Amino acid sequence: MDKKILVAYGSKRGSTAEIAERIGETLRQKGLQVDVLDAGTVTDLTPYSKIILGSSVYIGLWHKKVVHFLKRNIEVLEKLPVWLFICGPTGPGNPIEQMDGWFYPKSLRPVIERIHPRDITCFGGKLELKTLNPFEKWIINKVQAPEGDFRNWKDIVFWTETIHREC
Ligand SMILES: Cc1cc2nc3c(=O)[nH]c(=O)nc-3n(C[C@H](O)[C@H](O)[C@H](O)COP(=O)(O)O)c2cc1C
Repeated sequence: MDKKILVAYGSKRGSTAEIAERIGETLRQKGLQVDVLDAGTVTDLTPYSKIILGSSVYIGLWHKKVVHFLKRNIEVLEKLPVWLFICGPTGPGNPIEQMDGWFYPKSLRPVIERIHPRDITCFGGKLELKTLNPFEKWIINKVQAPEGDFRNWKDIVFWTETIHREC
């Protein structure tokens, strides 16, 4: 029997986790065995043959659970097919264009180059001012990021289907 696919995520307020769940559900509907887990809870990668890893972005940084996951598993990850996604920009339009080609902070470059992901993409994020602390509200006010849910589920399913075609 084929090994499972792992969809692991780092999410502060749940919107990246919901994307991970949707990716997992899409792959399960196609008959694949998938675990969707918080990156901080994954201790053993031996059950998995493919890894999809997603991070929220706050102030230009990836979620620390994802960064730790990448660093502690690098030797396994460089031998497996890995797909990466980030969830962040809010506002209308193409999130990849909004990020102007930015996918990860410079500090992660050596790790990501070693892992050599099959693909890395960016999905729009979700911002609810009432859930933010005063410092976060101040930042959001300063950068004038629009409030709302800018996750495009069609794009998320489409990206997942491109992964499925490689499975
Ligand atoms: C204080 C703050 C800083 C943020 N900084 C960024 C950023 O640098 N780049 C970005 O694309 N999105 C940024 N975002 C948007 C979040 O990435 C977005 O809300 C995302 O959906 C959060 O994911 P989560 O719900 O999984 O935590 C920021 C949001 C907040 C509240």
